[in-house]
Amino acid sequence: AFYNETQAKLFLKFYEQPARIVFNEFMEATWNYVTNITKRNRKNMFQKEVEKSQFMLYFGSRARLFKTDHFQNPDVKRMLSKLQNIDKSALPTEDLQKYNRLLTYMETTYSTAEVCLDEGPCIPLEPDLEEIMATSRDEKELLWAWQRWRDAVGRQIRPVFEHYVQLSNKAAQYNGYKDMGALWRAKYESNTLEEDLKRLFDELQPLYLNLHAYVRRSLFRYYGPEVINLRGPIPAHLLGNMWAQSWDNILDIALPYPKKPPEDVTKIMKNQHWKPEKMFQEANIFITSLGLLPAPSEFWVKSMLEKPADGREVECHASAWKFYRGNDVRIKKCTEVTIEDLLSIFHQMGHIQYYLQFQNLSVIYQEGASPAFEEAVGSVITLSASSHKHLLSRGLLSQQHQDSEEEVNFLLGIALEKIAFIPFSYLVDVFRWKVFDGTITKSIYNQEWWNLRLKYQGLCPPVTRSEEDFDPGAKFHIPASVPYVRYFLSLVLQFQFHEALCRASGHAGPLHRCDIYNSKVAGKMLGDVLKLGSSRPWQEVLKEMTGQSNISAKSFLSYFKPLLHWLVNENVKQGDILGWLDYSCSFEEKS
Ligand SMILES: O=C(CCC(O)(O)[C@H](Cc1ccccc1)NC(=O)c1ccccc1)N[C@@H](Cc1ccccc1)C(=O)O
Ligand SMILES: [Zn+2]
Repeated sequence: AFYNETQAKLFLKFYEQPARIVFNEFMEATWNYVTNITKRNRKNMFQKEVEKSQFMLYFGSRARLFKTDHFQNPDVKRMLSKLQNIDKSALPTEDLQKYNRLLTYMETTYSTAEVCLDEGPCIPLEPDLEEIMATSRDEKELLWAWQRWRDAVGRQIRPVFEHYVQLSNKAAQYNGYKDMGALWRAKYESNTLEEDLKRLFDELQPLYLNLHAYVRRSLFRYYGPEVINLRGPIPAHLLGNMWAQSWDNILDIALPYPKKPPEDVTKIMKNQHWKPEKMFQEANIFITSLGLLPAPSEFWVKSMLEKPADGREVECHASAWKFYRGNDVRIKKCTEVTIEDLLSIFHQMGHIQYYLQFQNLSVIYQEGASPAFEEAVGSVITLSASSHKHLLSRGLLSQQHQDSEEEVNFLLGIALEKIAFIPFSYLVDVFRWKVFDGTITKSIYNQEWWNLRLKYQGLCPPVTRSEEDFDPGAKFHIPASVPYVRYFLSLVLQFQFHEALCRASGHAGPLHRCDIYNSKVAGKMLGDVLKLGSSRPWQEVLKEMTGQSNISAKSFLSYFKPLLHWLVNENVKQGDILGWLDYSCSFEEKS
């Protein structure tokens, strides 16, 4: 075993350059595959994956040999401990190759799945099925898209998923964790993670229950008593989204003051002939107005900003990429000209900004302070970008003044995106942690998924589900093995950041009217956080930015305070109960 600190420093120094080369080649091979799904590109990706894993295993296993107890330099200790976690690379080559085949099969099945009309074309999730879920108001059509997507994806993934769980846990155990859920949770460097999550969820519950009751009433008015039970859960296909994770697309049905409908920003964008590139430039303009770094020229050349028109099969789910080589950063997104996609682009550009800000750190620190910080950066900018004040200043709205009723309409729109997302973003990994720790066995995957969907979201499946189905597999992050609790924590964190940045920018008044656009002070505050990468525990980074080291729902609650009063009032007026006493969609009687 190696003991002294000097050798450890040399070891870490020696790691840097080869790591950049190995990771660059791996990322290039993976990028080539997801932007052009072919057998050859898959084979090349597998090859580069094996090389990367051998490299990680070599350094990860040697990093374990150092006894760091008496080391002076905290950085050396932190870097060595991070180097030891090598995830799936710890698997024996045979298992690793099987695992990579499973992962690629699941992710590619999701990305290439289509739903075929009885006679005629087959349609993909993006943009077609998502467009139907967002805009159709025909309950039968919504049911068709909802069910056929799950038939096409969930059912195919189920048999493979069971093997994925076993190999994931084996990899986790090789890294010293009891199961993959424990390995994922360890990324948050907190031994109170699960109780913190529960506490945050409980603090946000009143907001969700009131929104749920109000939306249920709105859907009852629109679709009638045949479809909606005012004392029961809401059928999952009516919320304007394939997974009912955000409900912003049914604002028209749930609008508090229908006589004062908000302007349709998507329509305005189309009338102004917006193109995907202009949408990315718009996000870049916002980010540079804060004094942060612009997207480099390589970004504009190498990104995939639209679904290719040449018939290539691609993975459409948006993502941001770094290539460990200077300014080579890219986004892959099948962009449609809609306000929803414009805001999603701000989210992706937040990932890019993190890359640009921490690129001079050691490779070991080139990640977010926590996975939730990664996700919160882009989303906090989105909070300003979606404000009435900002959209007005950018010519995406023309109505100058917003009266109090229009303001309630606006807040409800943000609530349909953010508050609806609370239980969904919480339950996805509650489900997966239970699958990994064996609480949820493979014979009850689907019924346990729907138990959680009922318990936390107050939703029910619009048609009978069985254990032939695998509905969680119909959501990208499950076949792609991407953890999800990061989005729940990001939901809370982005409002905490927003409040701190708004205060720094000199904003006075309600939080939902704040737009940090052009504030160099806010930009510096954010940039200083991003420059740290994962070199410091996220609790310390949060304290430097907001003055407190614990994640708190206070900002989230204060942003929506005006709306909560309105919702409570409205639900009392309608005599609506909060929650769902019944437990099914009661479709049995119907069918
Ligand atoms: O999945 C995404 C956006 C994609 C992403 O940017 O989070 C992407 C997911 C991903 C894709 C492939 C491999 C790994 C992760 N994450 C990144 O591109 C990323 C993540 C960490 C660091 C740098 C980039 N959003 C989630 C949740 C969400 C977030 C924000 C608004 C609405 C909804 C969803 O759509 O359900
Ligand atoms: Zn993200």
